[in-house]
Amino acid sequence: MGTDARIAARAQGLLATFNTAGVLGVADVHVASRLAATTGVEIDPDVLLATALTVRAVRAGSVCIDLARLRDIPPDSETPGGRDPVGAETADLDALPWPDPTTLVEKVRRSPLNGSTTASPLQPLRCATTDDGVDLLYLDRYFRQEQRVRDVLAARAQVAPTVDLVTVTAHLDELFPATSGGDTGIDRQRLAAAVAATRPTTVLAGGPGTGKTHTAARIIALLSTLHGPGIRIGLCAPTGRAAASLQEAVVAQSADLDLPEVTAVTLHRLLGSTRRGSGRFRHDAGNRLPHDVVIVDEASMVSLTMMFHLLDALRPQTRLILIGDPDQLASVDAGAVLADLVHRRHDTPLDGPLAGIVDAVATGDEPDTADRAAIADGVISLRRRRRFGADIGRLADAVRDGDADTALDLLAAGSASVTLVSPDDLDPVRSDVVAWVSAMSTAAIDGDADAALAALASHRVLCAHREGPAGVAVWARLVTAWSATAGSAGPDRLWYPGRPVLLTETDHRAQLYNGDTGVVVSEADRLMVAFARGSLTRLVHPQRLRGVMSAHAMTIHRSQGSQYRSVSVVVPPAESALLTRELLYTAITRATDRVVLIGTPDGLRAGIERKVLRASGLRSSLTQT
Ligand SMILES: Nc1ncnc2c1ncn2[C@@H]1O[C@H](COP(=O)(O)OP(=O)(O)OP(=O)(O)O)[C@@H](O)[C@H]1O
Repeated sequence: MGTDARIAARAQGLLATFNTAGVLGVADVHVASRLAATTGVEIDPDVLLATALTVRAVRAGSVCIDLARLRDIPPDSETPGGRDPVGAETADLDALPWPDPTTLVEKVRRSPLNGSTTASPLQPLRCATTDDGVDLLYLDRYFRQEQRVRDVLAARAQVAPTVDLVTVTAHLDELFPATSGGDTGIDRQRLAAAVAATRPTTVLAGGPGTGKTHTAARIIALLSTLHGPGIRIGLCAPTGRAAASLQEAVVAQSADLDLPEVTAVTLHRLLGSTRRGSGRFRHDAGNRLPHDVVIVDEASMVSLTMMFHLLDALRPQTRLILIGDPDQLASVDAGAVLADLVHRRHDTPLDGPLAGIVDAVATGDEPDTADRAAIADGVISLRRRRRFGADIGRLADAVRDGDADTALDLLAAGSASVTLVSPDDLDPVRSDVVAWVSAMSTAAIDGDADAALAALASHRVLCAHREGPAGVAVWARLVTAWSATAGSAGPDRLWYPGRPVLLTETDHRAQLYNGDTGVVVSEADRLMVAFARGSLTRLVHPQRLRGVMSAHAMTIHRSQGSQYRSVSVVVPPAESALLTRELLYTAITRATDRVVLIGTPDGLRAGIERKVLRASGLRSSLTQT
């Protein structure tokens, strides 16, 4: 056997043991060893292991580690974010020599690596304790970023915009007429706009189809009216594709609402990224963004580092509005700031004009005390789903709440819109998928691009992994083989009418984005690729596309931000660390009409009960220790 690239050649002691067991990757071992070497003194092996686990945790999406929960850090061999398990080589984790948490906390605090008291580049770790007694260990860089995010948000909260209650209420009445909010309860969309008018920072949370974009457009209208002509609005999203759909959604509403002209860009562009990957931006604390309002859509995908850069570049008087679904899969990079802001402890009293607006719409039990406190902190959650059927909504809620019993009962109840299919009996999935491919194919051969795009949007096969038996590669082959047997145009050529494609690179100039999907159609005597752009159809020659793959199956990560009529979701094996509540919730909420989950009750239960670990200190206050 050759050298295994996953084994660090020079690792010794605990690092070697945890690396061989698949818990630590080579990079974790190297970074920890290098940091230890810079001190010039011997580092306790347990502290060295905790350092490597902190590096590992950051790569898995956490900002820090909880020293009492080292075992919950996903092993390197199963990294969330797309890499696939090497499975067999992951040893029995319980058999490993994990350090005792209490002694470890003491050792880490006293270690020469801990810079909590005298920070220096030679002390790259920071220990901190939350006010409820959880001991956290950070790499200095992430500690500083988190601290800055906390400080900027706290400072912003001190300076509320001045608004006149009567004026705001009059505009709210116009933008949110009495019938708009929902059949029951208070109009949370109206409250969201009231929060945006009266708080320096607003977090607008809600699942798919709860009206976040509808509300965002009205917030733009309200703030534009309050500010008057010349308002500078920065509209952005973490990815090019999300920015493009935000732009389309806002343009679609602009005629009704008389919105000012705005162009949505990526967050990187808004900040003025200097060179790709350099991590530097033209706008920062020394050269702040000029906007009066900055709106970030799909903010659940914004990492701690990007949120740090954004907050650093904001003028104190700029209103910030973060919009997203905190229950979906978070950013690939470390941090889940949106979820932290939604779920952190809220203890600000509700007062000023916002209290007046809330009181005016309050009913007997809404908003409750916790909700009022969240609203006072600028956090408002939309709850009424306007897009999908009741059973999909119930299943999504059960998964989000970690209630596996209810989810499994719903799936067993014979609903037409939510079903669990055994991997050993794929007939129902096969007929859905064949119908989907055949509809794309027929329309594409006829040269009917609109119909081909409608067919494309009618279904998706979603997987957690790219490789492996439950992965995209295997399922894409299965889908094409089923379709070929059923007589749909076969994939004997790369480009053929009816081929669904997924872009894997962004081309800003051509306005084509990583994650866009389209379908190949016949057009006169040539083939073109059709993409939906809002209500319009765009045709692009295949040669103009960079980075294309077939979309017969795609990852759940890539499907974020899109919705389809029905989805077939390949649930990964129970032991896959990618199988989490957030993954299942994201997959289920992609469908408006029907969800077919392919898996076993046990696998599903394992996923629903496993929450992504995204350790951070943002949800409470911290003391360095
Ligand atoms: N108050 C309302 N009255 C009437 N229609 C509404 C209202 N709010 C939202 N809608 C409609 O409900 C649908 C979903 O709204 P919207 O697209 O704003 O949701 P979203 O939360 O942004 O969804 P996603 O996260 O999927 O982008 C849209 O068709 C929108 O026009």
